[in-house]
Amino acid sequence: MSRWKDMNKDELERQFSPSQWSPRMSADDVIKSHVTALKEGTERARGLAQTLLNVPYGEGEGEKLDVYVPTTTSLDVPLVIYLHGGYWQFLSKEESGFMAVPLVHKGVVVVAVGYDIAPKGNMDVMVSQVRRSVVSVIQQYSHISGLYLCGHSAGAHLAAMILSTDWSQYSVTPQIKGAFLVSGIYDLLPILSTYVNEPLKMTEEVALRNSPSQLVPQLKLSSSDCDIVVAVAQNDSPEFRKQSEDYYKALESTEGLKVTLEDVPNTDHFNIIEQLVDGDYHLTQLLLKMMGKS
Ligand SMILES: N[C@@H](CC(=O)c1ccccc1NC=O)C(=O)O
Repeated sequence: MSRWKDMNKDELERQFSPSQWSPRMSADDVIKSHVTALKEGTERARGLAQTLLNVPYGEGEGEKLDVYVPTTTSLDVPLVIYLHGGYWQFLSKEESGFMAVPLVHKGVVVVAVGYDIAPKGNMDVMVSQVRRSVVSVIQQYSHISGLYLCGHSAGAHLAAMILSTDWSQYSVTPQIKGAFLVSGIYDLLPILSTYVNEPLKMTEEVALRNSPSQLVPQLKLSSSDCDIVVAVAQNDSPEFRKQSEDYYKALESTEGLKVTLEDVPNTDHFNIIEQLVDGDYHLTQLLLKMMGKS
């Protein structure tokens, strides 16, 4: 039983317009404030942490990542790769280092990955890019104590696609210890007929092959030892909440996976991730705990 199939275009577009569901501000203001928060947080992180900016992970102009490095003498150094959101058509790595301050402070390396958003990139390209970014990171940072993923919104979709990769076509098989999937979309079919798909131009076939909900058996094969947190905002739209609940249920019914659903109170689609600038925020604490760094 899926509700989205019974919705008209207006209702479907409202469900997939996260900015219309924030109880804090108007739709325009919540997006402006989101971009400002991410930019300011990233500037702060670049000022406080040692950085390696624009490290290539492929040949393409957009295939670059930023590394935020802790000053630590510890041998136990986990690394978290952050995949930004923005409906595969907004944002970039330039405002995606915001969560680095509390993590770097605890001795964690943070990598913010850039990828070619639409219309330059399409869904297949973006998925291929983020997969290759992971391979490049483990080749360059072979001494880390564990590899973790964190993605927000469209970035949570890309993180789930990384977990669902058949690595036999790649030069290495990454062992991902944990993944934080925050307010993500895991079934792309409902957005096909909405404004979200205008720059993406996905066909049904493209949407199906890039839907993590269709790839749960592959995830089980590739990421069976991974701790997965599916986090969703209390004030995400009902359809966004359903995306997380359904994906969580699909993973949970798969034997052997460690999956938890975090329904984060008093958050909306935007501040659920913005608050990762704060070391005391529930999800920051949970991420640190997952990495053994709390
Ligand atoms: N039309 C979308 C726009 C959106 O999701 C968005 C826009 C700018 C930057 C980030 C966004 N979304 C998630 O990160 C909305 O209604 O929120």
